[in-house]
This record gives sequence, C-alpha cells and structure tokens, in this order.
Amino acid sequence: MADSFLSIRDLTLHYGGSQILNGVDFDAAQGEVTCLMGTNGVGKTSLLKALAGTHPRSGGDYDLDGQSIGKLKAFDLARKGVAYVPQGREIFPFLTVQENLETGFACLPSGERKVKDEIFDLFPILKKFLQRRGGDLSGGQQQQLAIARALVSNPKVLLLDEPTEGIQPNVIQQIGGTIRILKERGNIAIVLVEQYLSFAYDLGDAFVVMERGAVKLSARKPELSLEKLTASTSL
Ligand SMILES: Nc1ncnc2c1ncn2[C@@H]1O[C@H](COP(=O)(O)OP(=O)(O)OP(=O)(O)O)[C@@H](O)[C@H]1O
Repeated sequence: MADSFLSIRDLTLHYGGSQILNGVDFDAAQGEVTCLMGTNGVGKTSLLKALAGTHPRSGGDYDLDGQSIGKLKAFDLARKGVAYVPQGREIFPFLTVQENLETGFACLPSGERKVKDEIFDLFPILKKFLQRRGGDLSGGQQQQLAIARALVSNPKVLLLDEPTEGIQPNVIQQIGGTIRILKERGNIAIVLVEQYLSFAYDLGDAFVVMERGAVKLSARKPELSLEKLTASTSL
C-alpha cells in the first residue's frame, strides 16, 4: 500500500438541511490514480467539492502531506496544491485559450505565473489554438484546456470529475494517456471520478466505491478485479 498523501477522515457535507456525505474516509497517494466510483447521486461530485473547498465541509479531518488543511477555503487549498477540474469543464467561453490558462495562475506568486512548455507538450493542440476562444473549441479540446488550466498551478493533488463525459473515443484515449503520464511522474495524487468503468480500471491503482454518501468499498488493484468493481458499482 502506497503512503497516503491526501487523507480525509469522517467527512460530512450538507446542502442546507440535507446531509449528503455521512462520514467519508478517503486516502490518495502521490503517483497513483485513486478512482471514486458509484451510481448517480451517491455524492462523488460533492466529495470533490469538499476536497477542493468549493462547498464547505460540515465536519471531519482533512490532511495533505502531513498538514491539517481542514479549515482552509478554496483559494487557500489551491495555494496548497489542490487543483480541481469540475464536471462539465467550466472553461470560460469568451476568453481565449491563453486567457483561460492564465486564470489558473491566481493562486501562484507573481514570479511563478508562466505556462510551462511541458503543459503544451501534454496538449499540443492548445499551443496551436492559444488565441482561439474557449467556447469555439470542441468538447475534447475544452476538456484538455480544463486539465491544462488546473496543471498551470503545479498541483500536488488533481481532482478530475468525469473527464470522459461527452467526449469522442479517440480523445478519451488521449486524455487517458495524459493521466497516465501525470501518474508516472509520481508527484501528483490524482483523484478520478469516472462512470466509464474500463477506463477507470485501466488507469486506477486504488478504488473507492460510494453508496448514499458513504464509502461502501475501498480496495486496490490487483486484489480488486474489474468484474468485482463492476458488480460493486452497479453501473
Ligand atoms: N447544490 C445542491 N443542493 C442540494 N442538493 C444537491 C446539490 N448538489 C447535489 N445535490 C444532491 O446531492 C446528492 C449527491 O450529488 P452529487 O452530485 O455529489 O452526486 P454524484 O455521485 O456526483 O452524481 P453524478 O454522477 O450524477 O454527478 C444528490 O442527491 C444531489 O441531488
């Protein structure tokens, strides 16, 4: 078992009076892809929002690299290295690709605000389309832009919410290749919410299956087979 880098204990989250997460325990290691699975509405997106700080946590402990960060809000979590690629990508349609990438800088000191060449090595299409508006890109290109925008902040944790949703098969393979490269670099803990099971299983090292706001199964490959994962997620 790899060392836990990101650790959540007994996390709870509410929307108004509705309790959505009921004491979630969750770990993710650097250099690994930890897949967060489960049917629609079990709370996967809510868990990512809690990790990114875009929705307040109601309770629980949250540690990153041995430091307690449970009290921090989204901007400070981003400064600590937590990057979030939300479901639906949420790129800015009227900003250019370059400007979209620059929005990822907000949490960095001014001396570090540069898009490194390695981002364009991962996503060459973005270099070609730097002056194109985000809204004029295809869905797959927008997904690449959303991941690239998260990477410009040099994150330690990358939270990806359904990156294959609505994307053509050839681009899905490209995105899978990019996630694999990031994992092999070994310095990012990648948390992947994904309904596309074989894609997730192929990339994943550890799997957390949720049910009604709680963890139903936590297991690692190779002990967990694709068949068992499929059965436990009921997808
Ligand atoms: N802003 C909100 N206000 C109230 N309830 C919400 C809000 N967002 C989500 N919910 C509810 O919280 C529950 C968990 O939703 P969440 O989006 O986290 O699930 P999910 O597992 O990511 O589902 P999906 O795969 O459909 O995205 C659902 O019952 C949903 O209706």
